[in-house]
Amino acid sequence: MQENYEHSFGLKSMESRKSVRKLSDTIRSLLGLKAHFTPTWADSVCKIVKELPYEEPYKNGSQVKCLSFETMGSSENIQDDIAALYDHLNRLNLQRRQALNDFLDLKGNIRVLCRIRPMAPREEIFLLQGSVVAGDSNNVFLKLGESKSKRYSFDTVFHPGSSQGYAKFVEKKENFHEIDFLARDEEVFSEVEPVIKSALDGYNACIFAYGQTGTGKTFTMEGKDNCPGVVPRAIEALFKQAEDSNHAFLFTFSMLEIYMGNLRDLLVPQMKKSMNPMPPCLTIKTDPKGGIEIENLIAIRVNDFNQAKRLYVLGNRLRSTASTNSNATSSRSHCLTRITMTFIHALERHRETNKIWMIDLGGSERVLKTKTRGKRFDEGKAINLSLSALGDVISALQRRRSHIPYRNSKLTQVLRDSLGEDSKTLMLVHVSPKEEDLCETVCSLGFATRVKSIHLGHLDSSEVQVKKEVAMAKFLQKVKQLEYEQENVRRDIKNLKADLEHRTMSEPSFDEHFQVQNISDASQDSQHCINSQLPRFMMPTICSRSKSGVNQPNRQISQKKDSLPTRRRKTSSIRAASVTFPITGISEYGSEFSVSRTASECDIKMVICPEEGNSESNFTFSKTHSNYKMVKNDPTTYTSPHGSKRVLVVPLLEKKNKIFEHDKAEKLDGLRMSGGNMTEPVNIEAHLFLNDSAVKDSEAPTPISPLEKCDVLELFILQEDGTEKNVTNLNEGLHGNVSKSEQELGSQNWPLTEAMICPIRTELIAQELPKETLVSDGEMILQESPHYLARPCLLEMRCRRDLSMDLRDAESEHHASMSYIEPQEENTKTGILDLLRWKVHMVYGGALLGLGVQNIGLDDEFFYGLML
Ligand SMILES: Nc1ncnc2c1ncn2[C@@H]1O[C@H](COP(=O)(O)OP(=O)(O)OP(=O)(O)O)[C@@H](O)[C@H]1O
Repeated sequence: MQENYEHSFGLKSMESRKSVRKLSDTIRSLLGLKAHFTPTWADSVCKIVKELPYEEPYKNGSQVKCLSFETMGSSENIQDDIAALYDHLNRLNLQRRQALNDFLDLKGNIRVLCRIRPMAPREEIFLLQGSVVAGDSNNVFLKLGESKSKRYSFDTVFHPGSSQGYAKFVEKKENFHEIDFLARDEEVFSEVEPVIKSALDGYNACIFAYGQTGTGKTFTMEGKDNCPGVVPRAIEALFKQAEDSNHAFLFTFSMLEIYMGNLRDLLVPQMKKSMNPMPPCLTIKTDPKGGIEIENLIAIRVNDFNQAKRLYVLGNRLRSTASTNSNATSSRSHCLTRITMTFIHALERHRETNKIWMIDLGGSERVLKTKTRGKRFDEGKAINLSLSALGDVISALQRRRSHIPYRNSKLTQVLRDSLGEDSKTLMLVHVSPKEEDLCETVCSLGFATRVKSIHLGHLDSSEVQVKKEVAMAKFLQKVKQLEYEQENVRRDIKNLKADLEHRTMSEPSFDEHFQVQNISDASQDSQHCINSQLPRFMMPTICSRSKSGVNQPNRQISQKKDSLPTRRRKTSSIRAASVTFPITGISEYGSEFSVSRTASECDIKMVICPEEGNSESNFTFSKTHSNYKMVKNDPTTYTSPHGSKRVLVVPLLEKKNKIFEHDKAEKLDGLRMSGGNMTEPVNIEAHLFLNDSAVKDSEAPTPISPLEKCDVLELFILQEDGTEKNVTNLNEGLHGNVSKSEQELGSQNWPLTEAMICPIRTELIAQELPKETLVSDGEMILQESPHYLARPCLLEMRCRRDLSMDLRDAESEHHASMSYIEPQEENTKTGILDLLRWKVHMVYGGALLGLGVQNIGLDDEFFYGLML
């Protein structure tokens, strides 16, 4: 039939043939629904449509507006419009991704940028000598002698005045040596941004800060309050762009350092005494697909930028730093921050799950020159070795060697799947402007040149270079144009949704329809895509789709949805960051309830889902992964087959940052008065909010994960001296022992309906005191407390089951199964037969016995009684 259509239309071009094929398909599908759509009718409609002038559907927002508002159709029409817009948005996104990728391919998947540090005030003496490093936008010139200089070329060179933050660097103008201090805002980040976009498109990415000690690597990556560095800005951009996309997404945050060749999780509290439960060893594992997983590395789900930032601050505090000749707070390790992102059903992405690493490398230094000894010497040696291994790997990748020496260092092993052809790499090389650092600067620039491999004769001729630049500009322009169009489409979707909501206040929201549709199989998607290309009058309505079964949500999903418990209150107010603390093996706590196999990083990824309430990013699915089962749409609900779970909690100070232990106020105040930094951590009573509906805090981190079927919940804090403290009964808001009612047991939900506040004793990590402190009513209120963080601690949740409850459970289950006759029919039949057989045996046996004993003179009545 399809061939006939094609034949009758006499189509020549492939494109028109394709569209008419879809058209005829659709008409045939309509024919299936409505008998009066005869082939002649279909034929004539096809002809009319063919002759219509071609208009790209929904090219811009104004057209969409005409479509939706002029016609003022029913809710169904609006829903169709929205669906079509989503399709269009996805197509635009695909085109944008392609253009961005082309742009980055031309720029190079491994890009090397150079940043020249400005002179610091204490280096004023060098101002007289002047800087030995100068540069233009792509070249760095090193002054090697009176009339001798050397040129190094890079993708981009940042001058000492280049800015990285929102605030203009000009404010600090007088503090630094000024070469070109007209700061162009966000200069550094604008170069990083394409990599962030690629990461959102599903590519693995690495951003490195490399350079001699004290050249500003940490400044670039971490930044300062008024000029945040690459890491916070990248995370912010990731969240912003992910929210703008029309997909459900999930981000997890991890941080580790490589210190003297060992991996250390920066989100795990440091245990001082050896008898304590040591954090598990981080081991690098390769999965069959070549992906790298770091076993036991904590990955904390982050819902927004503030949560991630808080963890980043925390991780940075636990980093190994020390004072060296070159830098008072020199980083003695490589610090790696990882954001893993998963987008659900984002077909246009390269991968469903990918990661971006942001790495503040340890400072390279010539250990002989710096005359370091002992530990500092070993640290420097370890850093240099791994940096050299990194250089080898990148250089081999650039040269497309068959063997890439990843195994030569822990750093390259960790980054194995994020360095390579299919990933994006950005190396920011930092140099000092001082003459006394000239040797290190030469080394750093040599390293950068090596990884850039420009000395291999790969430098393009100027003609090629110009062509490249033109093409790059074209691609970038295209990316911007497509982003602009996407923005318009998003706005239109928003308007239409608002309109729809207005019309159908009582009906289920479009999001629900759309998301269920989103999760359903790909064939439905393609059908959807075909539909969106049709003229509106030919698009099947929601009604006709449901009749034809096209819109039927995945059966399994709908079943799951039906069986889900009723929606509980929002969890956004929960105020304790938590993550499963991954420990393998059996707990040393020997308790019958303390089985310690907990979720691996991978499990955590699977059990986490987006913030409730964000309708755009909500999704519905149920997946069993490893030992954990996520139960729909509720990030707080996942169950463990074990009775106990350890979590790493980052307790928060109370609202408004009150410190509750009054006697500590004096101590803190004393320190403030003395103007000194707090070197010793102060013990405080911080409150751990496990579940708090009362407190509304948008920055609330992840809640403590609940346990399945918990009758009695006990909470233990694992203390530094190896002992454990039962904090269950300390809970102010915890009523009794969290006994669950029978009814609640079935719901697989967190039993608590009340706020649960668990005061725990923990350390307040602080490096300097806040500027403003107030003492009011004996309580100390910290006006500004960015420098204060409660030390994370290990919390063990032990879940006890009440045996009587179990029995009742079993009984009710038995009753339920008995009353549910249909599937049990076979069993019931067998049961009746067994009973009959048993009765016949009894009667028969009794009769035989009666006959036998009658001989010894007992009468019939005796045997009758015996039988009964
Ligand atoms: N571009 C810059 N603008 C202003 N200050 C800077 C800049 N770069 C570095 N600094 C200052 O120089 C000092 C040293 O910088 P930083 O600690 O970032 O160096 P580093 O390379 O990370 O050192 P290490 O390898 O020892 O950790 C800091 O006080 C920092 O504020």
